Amino acid sequence: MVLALKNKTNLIYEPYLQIEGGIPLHGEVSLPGAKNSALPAIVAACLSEEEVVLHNVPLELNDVKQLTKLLNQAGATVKVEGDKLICSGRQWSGGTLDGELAGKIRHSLLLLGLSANWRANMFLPLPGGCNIGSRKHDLHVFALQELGFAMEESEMGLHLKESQPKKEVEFEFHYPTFGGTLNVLFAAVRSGSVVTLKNAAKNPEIIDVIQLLQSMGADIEWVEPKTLRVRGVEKLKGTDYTVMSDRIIAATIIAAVGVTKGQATIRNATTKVLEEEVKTWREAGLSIEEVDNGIHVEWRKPLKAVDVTTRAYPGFHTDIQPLHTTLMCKAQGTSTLTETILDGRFAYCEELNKLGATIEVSDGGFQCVNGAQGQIARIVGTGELRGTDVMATDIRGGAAVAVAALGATGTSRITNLYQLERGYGNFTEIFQALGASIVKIN
Ligand SMILES: CC(=O)N[C@H]1[C@@H](OP(=O)(O)OP(=O)(O)OC[C@H]2O[C@@H](n3ccc(=O)[nH]c3=O)[C@H](O)[C@@H]2O)O[C@H](CO)[C@@H](O)[C@@H]1O
Ligand SMILES: C=C(OP(=O)(O)O)C(=O)O
Repeated sequence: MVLALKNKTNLIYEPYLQIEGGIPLHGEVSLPGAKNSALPAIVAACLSEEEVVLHNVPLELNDVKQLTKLLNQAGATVKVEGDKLICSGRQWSGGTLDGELAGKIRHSLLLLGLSANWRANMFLPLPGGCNIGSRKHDLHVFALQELGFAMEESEMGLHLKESQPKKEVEFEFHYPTFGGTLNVLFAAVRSGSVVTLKNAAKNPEIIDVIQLLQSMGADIEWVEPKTLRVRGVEKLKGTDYTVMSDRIIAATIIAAVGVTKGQATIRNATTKVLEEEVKTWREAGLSIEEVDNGIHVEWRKPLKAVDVTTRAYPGFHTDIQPLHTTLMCKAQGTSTLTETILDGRFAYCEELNKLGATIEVSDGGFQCVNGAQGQIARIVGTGELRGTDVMATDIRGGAAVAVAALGATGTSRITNLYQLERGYGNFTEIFQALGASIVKIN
């Protein structure tokens, strides 16, 4: 992690965001494509020998750039043409992947499913992603082994060995892992086997990737509400597909409107993929309505404190909890936030406290889904936030402090921007369009 380097006159020697807070947001913006759909969609597109053209990929994101490099190094062809991404896996060779690149993104894990599909040996150095707790991969290994692929694990990484998939297999995840579900889809979709996966993840981003795979000719169906059946086909064909828009950015804008007492219309957005979050924030007092191809959000009255517990979809999204914390800093009353998915997800609270928030994080006396000790944040809604220097601890933690800075009095400077920019390619532009005083200083 790059630490902010400051001299005695408070100069910062790395890019940072400068925000003058306290301006009510006002206006209309359009959502970009979703990072967490685009990353798996790019890998899915490399399951075909033919060209798959992806539209609405947030090409400016650090994670998209890293994944593209990683895929190209291992023989796939992923190239930017204008605002499109053209992908093909025809020359996929697997082999030993670049540790530095793989170690920067969580979804390098999905290359296991891709390589299994092409029956290519592959060594994946340990994957990275946000530092938000113990991010295990045992379910990925379990699933690939269930499918009949030989896997070896070491401290250095994961080795997928050449093997033949089983003809018919049925198994269940004890937790509906997002990445694990995608790896099953990728490994099974062209394998000639019939795979039944119980307790699969059903996030909108997974549904989006399934739609892409189906448009490539894959045979995938939900046989029960949480059970997927994949019948491996011989070949996947090329297609054109538009990636869904980013519901986490929609949530970021809603939270920012809430803390600045503003109003905004977010186009290319729908509350249907944010039902639990919208229900919670309406209860807190925000007005959130569906409008033509979008959402209109408006602050109308002081917010009240609402408790949240994160859960797998359709529960309250762990990626959105940092934004809820920021909103609750401005609410009347005390609320608790219980994080059950990722044990290390509260690092940003220390940064919010520097901005004047009163948040106490403590052990919750329960286990997160990964077996680690879970934590609870207790947020005292003081309504007061004051600008200062803070850093982006991770993607959503970074968004939470930036949103808090928009609702604070005075100037804030946010460093460690690389993290924020892994998930938000045009953070500055979105909030400038809504009237915020925000600039990136290089
Ligand atoms: C790029 C992307 O889309 N990332 C998202 C994805 O990450 P990711 O795919 O890593 O999320 P998972 O659903 O797999 O992980 C959630 C929890 O399950 C645990 N687990 C996971 C796999 C495994 O084999 N064993 C295990 O115990 C993890 O340690 C974590 O505690 O979903 C997370 C949970 O919604 C989001 O926070 C991330 O933004
Ligand atoms: C945690 C996130 O991403 P990743 O899994 O890529 O680290 C995120 O998008 O908030």
